[in-house]
Amino acid sequence: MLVINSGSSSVKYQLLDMAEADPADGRGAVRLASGVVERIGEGPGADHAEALRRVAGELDAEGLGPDSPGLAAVGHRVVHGGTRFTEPVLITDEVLAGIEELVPLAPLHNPGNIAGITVSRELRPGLPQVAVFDTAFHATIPEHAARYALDTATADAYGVRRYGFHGTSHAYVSRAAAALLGRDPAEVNAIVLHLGNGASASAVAGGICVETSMGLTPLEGLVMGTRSGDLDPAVVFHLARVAGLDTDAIDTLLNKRSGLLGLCGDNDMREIGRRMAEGDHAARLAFEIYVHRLRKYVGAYTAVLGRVDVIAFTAGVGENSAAVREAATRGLEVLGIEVDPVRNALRGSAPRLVSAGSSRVAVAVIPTDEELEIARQTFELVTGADAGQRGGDGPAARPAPRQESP
Ligand SMILES: Nc1ncnc2c1ncn2[C@@H]1O[C@H](COP(=O)(O)OP(=O)(O)O)[C@@H](O)[C@H]1O
Ligand SMILES: CC(=O)OP(=O)(O)O
Ligand SMILES: [Mg+2]
Repeated sequence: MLVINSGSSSVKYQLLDMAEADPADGRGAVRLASGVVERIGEGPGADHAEALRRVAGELDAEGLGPDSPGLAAVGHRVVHGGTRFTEPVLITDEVLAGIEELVPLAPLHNPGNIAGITVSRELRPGLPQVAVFDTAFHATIPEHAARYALDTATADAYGVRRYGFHGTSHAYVSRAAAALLGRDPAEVNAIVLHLGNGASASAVAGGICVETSMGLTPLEGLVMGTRSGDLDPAVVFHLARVAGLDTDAIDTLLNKRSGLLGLCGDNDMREIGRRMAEGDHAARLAFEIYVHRLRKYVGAYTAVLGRVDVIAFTAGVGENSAAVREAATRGLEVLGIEVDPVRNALRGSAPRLVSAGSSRVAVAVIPTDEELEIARQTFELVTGADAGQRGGDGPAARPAPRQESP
């Protein structure tokens, strides 16, 4: 399986041998090649299509080109699937048109995903290409959490609701966190904090997602590298009426010039850490705003879940920043959350616990692997790996229909 993950600012790829992989969690897959093209959009000519051609060139150079035997399918991360795509699908012209229709809901992401698919179909025309959607894992969020308190007719006419994103990561990490505890995912309640350039939180009850912080688009929720996360919606009217900004200017401001970057001029947590060590006030304040938002979500999702077994930190910041993990859980002893400073400071690339022995809630670092999860789901679709358990029209893990609130 070749997996293409076109993020907002990077293209990651992996070539995985799934022959010996566990169909339930992908364990046993062998990574044959991987790579990343970063900082897309920052320089001239550095767009997604160019990045994809570079990836294809690297694979060809390693003898893993289009004619290499055994390459069975390409799995693509697609960020927005709307209400139409709630499970992986084989990409046809019609599916691609459906993904295009969702561009207005994910303008920073779906165009890159589409570029990846288009170039990949061009370069690997004989191969099945599969789309795996960020929104899919969140399709189980109950109606009372997915709906905004908007006029229902307007919301329904324009598809305005919470979709949620990074679902592949939330699915993989919540399952891996249960495995780290040595428990069945069906028995574990988890809060997953995916903190990359984009960042989102989810509440997962017994393996089923029940709440998440991103909404109609990947702008809502946590403070991110360049995105504001939660705001009073009236900020938008205020900027339009008083500052005279038009819709596109406000969109760019909130998505690309806000978050950590807008607060202190840097969106990379490593640089913010360096500046804080030098006593930089703007960097310190940006950090405190970032972790304050995280603490609010941990508290809120504790209330949503009732019982929390594990809080899992993942993605670039969550996996690497001990300072963020410490500060995001600071003062939460009342919720049974205690991080052990020594364990938290240890570096590593394997899933690990960072909570104190006395902590009622386990706190874990779980390296995410969106590519492995995409490969697993792609493999399942193209081989019908679990065909025996299927109802005939979808994978066994298909989410339950959205529930009405009680
Ligand atoms: N050692 C580190 N310490 C703190 N933050 C880090 C470290 N390494 C990476 N990061 C953060 O991770 C972010 C990227 O996360 P990643 O999950 O790769 O993002 P994305 O997939 O959304 O592009 C960077 O912006 C950086 O702030
Ligand atoms: C959905 C989203 O925010 O993705 P990324 O973190 O790759 O920008
Ligand atoms: Mg990411």
